Amino acid sequence: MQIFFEGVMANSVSALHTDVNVVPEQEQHELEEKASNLEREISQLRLKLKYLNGKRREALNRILDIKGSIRVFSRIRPFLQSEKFRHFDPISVESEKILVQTKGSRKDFRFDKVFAQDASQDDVYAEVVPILKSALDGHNVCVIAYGQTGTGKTITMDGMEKQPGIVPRALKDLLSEASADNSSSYSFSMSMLEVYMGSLRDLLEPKLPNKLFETSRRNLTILTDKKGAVEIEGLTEVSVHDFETASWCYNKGRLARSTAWTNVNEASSRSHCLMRITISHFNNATKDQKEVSKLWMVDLGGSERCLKTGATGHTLDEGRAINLSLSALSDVIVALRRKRRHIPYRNSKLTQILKDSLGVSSKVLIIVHLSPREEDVAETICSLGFGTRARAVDSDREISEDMRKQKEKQILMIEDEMRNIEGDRQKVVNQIKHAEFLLSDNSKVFTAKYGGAECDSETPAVISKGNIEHQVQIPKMPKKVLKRSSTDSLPRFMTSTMASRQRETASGKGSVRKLNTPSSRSRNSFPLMSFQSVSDIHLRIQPRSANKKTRYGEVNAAATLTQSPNWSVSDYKMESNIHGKLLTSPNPILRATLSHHRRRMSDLI
Ligand SMILES: Nc1ncnc2c1ncn2[C@@H]1O[C@H](COP(=O)(O)OP(=O)(O)OP(=O)(O)O)[C@@H](O)[C@H]1O
Repeated sequence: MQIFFEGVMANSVSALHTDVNVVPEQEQHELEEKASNLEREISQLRLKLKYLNGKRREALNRILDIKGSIRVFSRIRPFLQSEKFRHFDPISVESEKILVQTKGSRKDFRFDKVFAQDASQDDVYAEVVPILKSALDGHNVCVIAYGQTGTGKTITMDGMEKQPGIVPRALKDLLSEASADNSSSYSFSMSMLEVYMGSLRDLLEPKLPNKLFETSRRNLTILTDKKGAVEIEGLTEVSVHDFETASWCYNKGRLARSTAWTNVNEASSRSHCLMRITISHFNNATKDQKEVSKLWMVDLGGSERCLKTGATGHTLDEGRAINLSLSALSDVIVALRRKRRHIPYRNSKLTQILKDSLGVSSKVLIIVHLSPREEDVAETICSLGFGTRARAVDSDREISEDMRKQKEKQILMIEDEMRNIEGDRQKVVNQIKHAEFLLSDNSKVFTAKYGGAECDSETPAVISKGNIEHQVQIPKMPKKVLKRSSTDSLPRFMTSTMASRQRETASGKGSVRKLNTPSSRSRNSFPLMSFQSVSDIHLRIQPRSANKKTRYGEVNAAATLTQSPNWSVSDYKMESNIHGKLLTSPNPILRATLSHHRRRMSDLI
């Protein structure tokens, strides 16, 4: 009877333990399980995204291969208000052909695409997009605006306030495309320079102190490394994370460019203006080596013969310098087309700068700009000659009509395929965002209930808030907790079981018995039993540029990191700092418990 009673008592005590302790443990276990499932799902989705990125890249390359890696477009500017009363229109246009009529002669010129006078900025940009996207895929890319003064090169590249050109659109698209791609991390930097009379000027150079309207105008030097990569010594490079910063820098560079009045254009560009976007790409899924590519967008100086502009003295010299470098550019492109062994890059500063972006594995787009005026016909024919040389050297360019149609059909099919891939990519990107959101939520619940969370600096996520996208760090489940929840670990075995509690009771460990009372075993009320080392994690934010260990501030790891308007996550290195504090207590009973706890924890690691 006595024995039976003791048995019943023992059972009722253990039932008490089970009711109060097992339920939170089970809940904790479920949260851990959910976290590891979500992590698994995210990594599988990232792999899928990587596969789709590869397919997209491959399809894009196929299109570019069919179209050719050096493409030449032509754009004819509309008549200006002052030119409306014309008698004769010497140029007529088809989608890939320009016909020029002069007194007694007719000549046609073929291009990859021709934009007539009524073509909009949207029409032009739509054709440029595939080439720009290949810069995100790791190719060096050059988009070059060529043409006589006043034919609309600057309009095509810069655009007007309500009709932006290629450069602002490209900046916007690249930045938003990169932030939407969760499988990769991109960083962008921007430089601008002009080649003026054979010397190089930094257009983004900070103003000299006390001389707000002057820069040092120093000549920069071009360096080439053993692998053939080109760098310009001392050129200002600005990290850009958002479109506002990028367009501010771009406008600053444009204003610093050299212009002069000529007969043909009031604010004629007297130099070649080059803008470089350097793209660093790191694939989060594969952790492959970082890829760096360059996108050059070039607004060349006017190509006209010097007499035409009425230039004299210094302006005449400027025109001559522009023409010399343009003919060097033409020679390089012709040599590349003919696959010559020697490419004469060294003949001008312009071609030296663009050397690693005009090569075999690069993508080049030249847009030849033309005037519609009869009095400019001679210049128009010169420009068309440049475009034809750049394009027609590739002998298979002049293909039969049948072949051309076949190529067009192939391109349409690949474009269709790309649209499907893009749709699948978007779905996967959204699934990743959703899973990351759930993981972040799960982690917050865990932290609130059981304390302690750890931020993994390698898993940033982009979360949209309205139109603004923020990069946030997703707090990860504490490593030890995750280890317990993984399928091959022994989570239940590691927690104190009823048997072990009974053993402790039998061995008369009063301290443990005391701690095992329902109230004291609540993890929230007795945090020492939880993972105190993890709750101690702090993140230190450091500006990447300053290699010094400047401490900007500390945030609790459990808190979500949000972006300051002027700071960007990619600007800073995250450093987790786990303070391995050894907890102790003057109370001998508590000390014994702690040492027991530490032994168990060390088994878990
Ligand atoms: N597509 C267009 N739509 C409307 N206006 C245009 C267009 N293209 C050129 N223009 C007009 O032609 C003039 C010259 O254009 P722009 O300055 O772009 O020429 P440019 O080739 O860059 O000249 P430069 O070589 O001297 O810099 C401007 O007044 C511009 O408004």
